[in-house]
Amino acid sequence: MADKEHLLGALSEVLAERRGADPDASYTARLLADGTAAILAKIEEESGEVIDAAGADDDAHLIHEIADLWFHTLVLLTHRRLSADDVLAELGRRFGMSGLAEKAARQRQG
Ligand SMILES: N=c1c2ncn([C@@H]3O[C@H](COP(=O)(O)OP(=O)(O)OP(=O)(O)O)[C@@H](O)[C@H]3O)c2ncn1[C@@H]1O[C@H](COP(=O)(O)O)[C@@H](O)[C@H]1O
Repeated sequence: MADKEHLLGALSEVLAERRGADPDASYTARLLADGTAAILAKIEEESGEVIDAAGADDDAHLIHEIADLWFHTLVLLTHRRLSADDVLAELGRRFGMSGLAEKAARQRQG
């Protein structure tokens, strides 16, 4: 197993390798082959499961559902030939900037 620090990058690489792989041998390959609508349907389904899990007091269940949601958003990035690195770069850019300050800066830019 990749260490936590490198896990999203390692997983992104695995998912990229699944492009064009046998859909009968890989869940990711099947979802990528099914296309954007199928991936978005899973993201919608998993988002609903996160919301439902947040209403209960079971932390392990909530973590499980958020992992499913993260995974399916990584599949979407892969489908668009993007990767976790692109999102990490954006979060890195925001790191240390107050959300309120960021919003005010955007509003100043019009
Ligand atoms: N992290 C994940 C991961 N998280 C969730 N899932 C799959 O996402 C699906 C979640 O859907 P559901 O919860 O709705 O479960 P389901 O009943 O199977 O759903 P349906 O799709 O049948 O509706 C399940 O089939 C899970 O197995 C994942 N499948 C793969 N990975 C990673 O991706 C790698 C490549 O996987 P393959 O492409 O399958 O080789 C794996 O080694 C893992 O590291």
